Amino acid sequence: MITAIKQLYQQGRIRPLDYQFARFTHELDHTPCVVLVAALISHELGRGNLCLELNHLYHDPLFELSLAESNKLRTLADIDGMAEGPLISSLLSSPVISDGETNTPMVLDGKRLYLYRYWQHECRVAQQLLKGRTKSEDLQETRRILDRLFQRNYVTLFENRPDTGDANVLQEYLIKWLDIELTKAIDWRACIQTLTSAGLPDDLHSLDQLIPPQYCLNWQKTAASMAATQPLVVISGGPGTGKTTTVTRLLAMLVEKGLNQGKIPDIRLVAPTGKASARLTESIGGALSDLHCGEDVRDLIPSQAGTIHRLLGVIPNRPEFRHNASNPLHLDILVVDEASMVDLPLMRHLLDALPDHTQIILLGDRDQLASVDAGSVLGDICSAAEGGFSLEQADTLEQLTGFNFKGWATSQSQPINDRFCQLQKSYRFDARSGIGTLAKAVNRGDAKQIPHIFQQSFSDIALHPLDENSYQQLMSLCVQGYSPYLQAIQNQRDEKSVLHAFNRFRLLCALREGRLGVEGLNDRIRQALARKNLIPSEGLWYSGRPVLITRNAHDLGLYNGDIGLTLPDKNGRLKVVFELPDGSLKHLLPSRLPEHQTVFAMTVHKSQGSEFPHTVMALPEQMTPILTRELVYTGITRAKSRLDLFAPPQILIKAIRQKTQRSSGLKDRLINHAR
Ligand SMILES: Nc1ncnc2c1ncn2[C@@H]1O[C@H](COP(=O)(O)OP(=O)(O)OP(=O)(O)O)[C@@H](O)[C@H]1O
Repeated sequence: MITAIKQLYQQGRIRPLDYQFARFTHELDHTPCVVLVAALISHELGRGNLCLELNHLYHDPLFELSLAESNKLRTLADIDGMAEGPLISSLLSSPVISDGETNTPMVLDGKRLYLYRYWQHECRVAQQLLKGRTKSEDLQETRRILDRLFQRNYVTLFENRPDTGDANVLQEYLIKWLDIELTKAIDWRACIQTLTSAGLPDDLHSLDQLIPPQYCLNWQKTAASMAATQPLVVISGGPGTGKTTTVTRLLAMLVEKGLNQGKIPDIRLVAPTGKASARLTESIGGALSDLHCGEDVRDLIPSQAGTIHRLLGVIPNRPEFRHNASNPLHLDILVVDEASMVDLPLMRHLLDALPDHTQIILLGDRDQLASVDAGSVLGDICSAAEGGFSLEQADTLEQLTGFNFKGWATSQSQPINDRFCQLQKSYRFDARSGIGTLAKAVNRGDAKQIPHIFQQSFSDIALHPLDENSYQQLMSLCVQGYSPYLQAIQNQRDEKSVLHAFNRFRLLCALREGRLGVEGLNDRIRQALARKNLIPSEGLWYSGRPVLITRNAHDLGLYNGDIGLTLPDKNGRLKVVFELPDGSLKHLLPSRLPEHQTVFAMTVHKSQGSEFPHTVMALPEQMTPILTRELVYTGITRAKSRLDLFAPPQILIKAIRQKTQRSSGLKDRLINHAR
């Protein structure tokens, strides 16, 4: 078996690491099936899977080989006709595999095989997510605070009234903005009359009686209500569904309750990357100014977010952090934004470093690409938790919001269900937005709808089938999109304005290599910009060169994914300028930069946590395993106002049909409260 694995390595079909682990295993146990599973577990980890499902051994292609090649390996490993029971016994009799009770390189937990370390991470994360009990609180006091924080905004409702006499449009408008759920119970004639005849926002207050709170289901308020009693709240929602708005109000509620009890909570906001934390800082700033609370409460909500690595304290060249279970952080409430980007090991380190009493709020979009490294923690939590609230939680939520949640409750509910809330409604994209419509269809996997959506008259999206003509068009769009920041440099505008102008446009692609990958596109865009005399055609470093950091450099405060621009200082010397999460600028000589690359084009993976007013996405001409529904959805939702998609329609459709499934036992552990 080890010879066959070695051959795969020599043919470049598995990673050196996979072969090394199989060889290490082989030194301790020659049993062919044990050596095979060692190589397979390592290989699966490389593909983002946390474990190897035993049935994969029987049915699927192994190492993505052909079925014939896979069957040959099965024969070599003697697992061909072997029933599952004997296979499990045979694996467990190996000195390198245990059920987790002893420390062995691999663990067989039920029908899942893990590397010991990842099995431990998974068990620990599940334990930490389930720990802590529901707090009993003064629900009346909390309700009063929540009602104030989530009060109706009649000024906005008044100012944005549709200019129409169409009763259906007006009714839809009220339903959306007042979160009306029980539509049949409402006197619509009276409501519409009130809406259309109002001369001032204050005239709309009669809607308080016509549409009482028990008819309205505001999921944002529901999410905040959960935090009143739960030690952990997970809030998932697509772009613009109000995660930041909700978490800001939720924090205001917790701070106000704390102050009423004479406690000042210590709150921290973090995100996995510098870019994502900068964006959180920016949007929290906006949401803070809109809060209905006292100044004392507002002042205690942090307006700055940082990175998880910084919070935990990186120790140079070591995988562990300064803060851990034996040296925990001092904080009462932790908000983690863009939680979909957090991989399992990092989530474990983070949860381990929190004291028992810390309340955790995880925010993210479960439909986005999973973390680059192994696991899909947020996705697993969300799918474990989506079955409906417990009856007790439904009762608590009714007391806190006024809405009857019986229809959302079940007696089969698990504890994790009471800690999860999905926000559905986007407040950013309106009904006329192509971006929102497209993102929803992609998410549903509704590939057939996609061509129709592009044929409708949405002004914010366009699909360009890929041919030589459209490739030229792609280049022209890039020249158009990047000209403003290059002109801003020529006009000697200040550095922040130049950086902001650069961030208004971005080209995203799926792959690194090839004509439609980062490398090919970066070269072509540079040539196209040089032809317009916007940048020089020669030389590695030039004014305007955008660079993407590709490796964390904690000593410099720069992280994988950070983007800087090369700009001349007042002596004409080129420096790369980065805007840090706190808004300050960092200047570095090109020679001091950690690993980096040019970034006119970047991968969708690297764009996670960022948004651009105008996003262009180019998909390759051939199908590859990297092209998935999550990748297309993540790319689309980076666009704030305009999306140009360059893709062969059949590739787009195939990609949307390819949904990522990462093997993991976290969901089952959360449901079954295992280990
Ligand atoms: N309930 C609401 N009513 C009206 N407007 C809202 C509501 N919730 C959010 N918004 C507005 O929608 C926009 C997006 O909200 P927010 O930034 O909180 O969403 P988000 O989910 O955090 O978005 P992203 O994931 O893209 O950062 C903001 O302009 C915000 O003011």
